[in-house]
Amino acid sequence: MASPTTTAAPVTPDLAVLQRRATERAAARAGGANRLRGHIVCDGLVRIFKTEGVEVVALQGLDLVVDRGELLAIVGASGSGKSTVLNILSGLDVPTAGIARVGDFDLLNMSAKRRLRYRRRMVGFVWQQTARNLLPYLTARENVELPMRLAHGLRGGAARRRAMELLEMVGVGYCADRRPDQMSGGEQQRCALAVAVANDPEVLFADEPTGELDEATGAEVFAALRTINAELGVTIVVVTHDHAVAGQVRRTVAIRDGRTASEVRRSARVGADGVEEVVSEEYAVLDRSGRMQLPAAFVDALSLRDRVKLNLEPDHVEVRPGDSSTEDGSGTGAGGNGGAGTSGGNGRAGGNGASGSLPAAPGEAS
Ligand SMILES: Nc1ncnc2c1ncn2[C@@H]1O[C@H](COP(=O)(O)OP(=O)(O)OP(=O)(O)O)[C@@H](O)[C@H]1O
Repeated sequence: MASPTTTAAPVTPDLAVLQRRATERAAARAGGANRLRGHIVCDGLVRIFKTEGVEVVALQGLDLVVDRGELLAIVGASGSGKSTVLNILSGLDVPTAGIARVGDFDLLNMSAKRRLRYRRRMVGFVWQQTARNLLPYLTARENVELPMRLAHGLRGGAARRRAMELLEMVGVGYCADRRPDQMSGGEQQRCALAVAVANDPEVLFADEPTGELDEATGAEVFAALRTINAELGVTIVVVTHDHAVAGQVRRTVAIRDGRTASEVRRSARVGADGVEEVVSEEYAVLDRSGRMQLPAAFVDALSLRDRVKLNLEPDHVEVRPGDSSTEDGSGTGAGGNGGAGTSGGNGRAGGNGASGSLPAAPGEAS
């Protein structure tokens, strides 16, 4: 994480090709490549739930930027705040404080009418529970046609043709005349994706869309998500607690305790032998105030506790276990920097004992 760990994986260059196509389509939809940046922006997002006098801080200053045409996965342990983010972004819930913006919609300050418009026209949504996504008494094609009828009054041949196109795009054209109980879980979820994009939304949110599926079927649903992303240029955010999805998308953001903690980016590059390979790089995410979370594995490995010593090196920052006794006076207490005590700008730490070493981030963090 801190050293962007670079691992060469077997070639899956289609990820790069699909992302390129998604970016082109998204730029065409938005009216130019200069309009890609920051389709979804969360800045210092806070959500506090109050139940029976008890406050739960589900999000504590979450920062996230997703560009138009991106396919992003949000991962995190149970209770880390993933669904809370998605509910806010999809207009189902309202944050307590901070900034949450999707396109031109400010999600903190929307009239009920504008919120309804946002939810009908701007976003599509897929839930984990297959039964929640489709009406059981309609066929797959009728399910896809329904949102078009409700929003645009589109019916007859035009609605049918568009529904068939979408079902075929996600690989379940053969299920057009089947009701949900005549389809497998994976087929239902792919049909649900077609329903979710029926009204041509700019963004698609999916909350654990593969949570009830086995690995192979889950991979088919992810392939359908990638196809929708590439063919329609829809910006997609998928929430999951399955870290294995990192291999299925180009960017994965990890949330811990209601904050973005780290992210993994995958990109294709041509190696010295001329063969294209996919490279994964993992970064810690720095917020606007300079705060970051150390990965739990680093904290455990060095038994870091209470306060740590930081040294600024020419091209990286060094993190060392701090003395609990503070006999040298360098531990300056918690303050606003996540409990880190700093020890000057150029004091080189002696010896080569165990220390966490944080290379300068290449400025790609969200
Ligand atoms: N409506 C609510 N009322 C009170 N607390 C809530 C509510 N919704 C979420 N929380 C709390 O907020 C925190 C984050 O919940 P959230 O559902 O966003 O986590 P998650 O990462 O999606 O978890 P999971 O993977 O289990 O769905 C948890 O502590 C949860 O108990």
